[in-house]
Amino acid sequence: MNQKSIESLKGIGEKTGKLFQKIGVDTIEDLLEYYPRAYDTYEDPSPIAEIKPDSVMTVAGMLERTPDVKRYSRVQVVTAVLRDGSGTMQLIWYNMPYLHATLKAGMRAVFRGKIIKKSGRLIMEQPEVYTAEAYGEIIHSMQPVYGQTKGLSNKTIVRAQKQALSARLIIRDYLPADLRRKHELAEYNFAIEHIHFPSDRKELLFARKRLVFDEFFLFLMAVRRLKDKRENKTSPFAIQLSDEVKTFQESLPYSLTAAQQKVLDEVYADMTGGLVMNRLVQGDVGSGKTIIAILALLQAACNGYQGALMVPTEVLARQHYESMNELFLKYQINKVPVLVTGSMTAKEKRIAYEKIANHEADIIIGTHALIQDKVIYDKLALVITDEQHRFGVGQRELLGKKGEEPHVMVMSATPIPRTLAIIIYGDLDISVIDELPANRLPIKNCVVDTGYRKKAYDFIKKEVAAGRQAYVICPMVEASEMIEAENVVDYTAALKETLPGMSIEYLHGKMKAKEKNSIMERFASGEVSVLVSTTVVEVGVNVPNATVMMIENAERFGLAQLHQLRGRVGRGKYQSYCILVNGSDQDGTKERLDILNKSNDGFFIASEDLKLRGPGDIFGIRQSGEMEFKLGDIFTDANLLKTVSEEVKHIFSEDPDLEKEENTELSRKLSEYLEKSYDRLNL
Ligand SMILES: Nc1ncnc2c1ncn2[C@@H]1O[C@H](COP(=O)(O)OP(=O)(O)OP(=O)(O)O)[C@@H](O)[C@H]1O
Repeated sequence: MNQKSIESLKGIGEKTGKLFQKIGVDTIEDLLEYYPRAYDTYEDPSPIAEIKPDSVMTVAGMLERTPDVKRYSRVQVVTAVLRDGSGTMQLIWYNMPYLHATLKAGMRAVFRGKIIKKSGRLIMEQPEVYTAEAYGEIIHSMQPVYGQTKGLSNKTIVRAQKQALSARLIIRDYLPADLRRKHELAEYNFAIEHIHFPSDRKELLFARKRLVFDEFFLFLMAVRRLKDKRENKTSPFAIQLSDEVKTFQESLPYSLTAAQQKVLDEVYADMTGGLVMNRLVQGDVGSGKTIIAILALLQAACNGYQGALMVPTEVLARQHYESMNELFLKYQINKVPVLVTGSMTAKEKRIAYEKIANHEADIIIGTHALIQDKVIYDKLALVITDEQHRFGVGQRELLGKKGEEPHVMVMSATPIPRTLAIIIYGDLDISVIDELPANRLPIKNCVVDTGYRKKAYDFIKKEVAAGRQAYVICPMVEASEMIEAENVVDYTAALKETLPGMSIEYLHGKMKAKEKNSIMERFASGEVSVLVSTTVVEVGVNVPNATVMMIENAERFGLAQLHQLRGRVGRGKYQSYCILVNGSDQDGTKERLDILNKSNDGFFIASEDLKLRGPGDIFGIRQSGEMEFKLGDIFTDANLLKTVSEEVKHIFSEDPDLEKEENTELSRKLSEYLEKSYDRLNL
């Protein structure tokens, strides 16, 4: 494949190269695999008299005069007036003063952009400008729309893609021709070209099918490799159930639900059974997976072994570390948890590594810093990863390699039906916690529009006065010119004015780890009453005293993600509430959000969402990246996933080590894939 740097393309210098890196594109190969997020169909120009607000439209006409440039504090605004046979309209651009030099009075051109209503008039905002010839070339075609970043426009990405496609080497298709014929799959080079520039929907679907097939195929082959390696292996760690752990479980303030106990028994049976455990523990948000993990880790510790718990975020690692310390202190358990995270100082890390190496540490908690070479374990018998769809197979395997075949337990809150779970987690046995603790009151939900905010704030005020806490989620970190959605920074400032005297703080992924940790600690301790946050709190955060989850621009999130966010409340004994603020008046949005209104059950939500989207809907809002597939969606592409799973089984049964001649390329591609998934970990 083409590992040449993206800067080898014409017109991409160091500066643009850096912007590409920001979106995860370093090499030409990365670029070609940076697939469009959506496609635009370029329509015929509309007469100005017929334009409508809130949609993207095209108009063709003549500029009445050379545009004006005005400066308002930080923004430079260019305005122009366009005329066609049916009327005139205003065009407006922000921070693009150089347009002044190219757009002249009397010039004829085609403009395409979003129509907005401002002071009662219809205006076209940030239009793209084309000559009539240039527009003629793309009219009616499907043009790719890529995920962008500030400073890197769609046009630049399109240009780079075109160059990369024409300059690339045609690679040999690694899928055997028979297999392609059998499943009616496009040839690889064709698929790559047409996923970016399809001439119609049919061609796009054909290209997409091939690439989704590839994603599933390589993933399932990797899973299969893992399974073969691990299955029926004798464990070097003989574990006997400890009385100390039993006493600890009995002294907890609650007893385990029947479902938790059943799953715990399955985990114990694995750990004591003589073979290496490979188990997935699946349970809806708040079903109580953490205590299962703690009990299993304690069993390992009480047998003289170490156990590790790897979670996707630092906030979560710290939370687990602190709650474990508290628990152990309270119940006089003399086992030592140690935290390892990327943001610790070199000295802190060194101390932690020492404690791990000399076995002062019994339980090691951390982010993927846990799999770095510097961490040397002593008798690591159990590895638990809290997947929450963030870790790929590669990561799991690497942590596994740290010990001498440790027991492996994977926790996941992703509600996938059993038939799919068996495929995706083909290397693991599956346990399901299918019941919530009994003391929970179902969360009360509502879907409202922005006019409801005042009422919501009054409600938050009341809850805070009663000693409770609230989350407010916004999609953006800070204001953006490109996307109209609430942002954490401005929202917090405004909320502080609306609710004076209340302790309100914000949290987002761009903050330094130290700041994040301190805010999160202050929220967990109750010092901060309202946390305005991006979705960084989505995964596993546990503050049972929080009772209100208000989500701004709820329409921008996938239902599964909203369900995860909502799962941050209703985790204790208090009645909790979820307020979904719908910021869009588009058809169907409220209907989709209403699914959450109807149910608090993750499985139900996932299946209703699927019904609404339908299996053909490939551009709808994706379920927040369940797996690390770029194009494939395990729900909407479930049938293809099943087909691929059968095919993988078939290939391995005929050629277990991929040694047959027709599988040579396949074998090479699989090694490359495994290597790459290690690389992605940035070790
Ligand atoms: N059997 C139980 N009875 C009462 N409370 C419980 C029980 N089991 C766990 N809890 C409490 O429920 C809360 C949620 O549990 P936990 O954090 O383990 O959820 P989870 O399954 O990890 O959810 P998520 O996927 O959202 O992280 C915790 O405060 C925990 O102490």
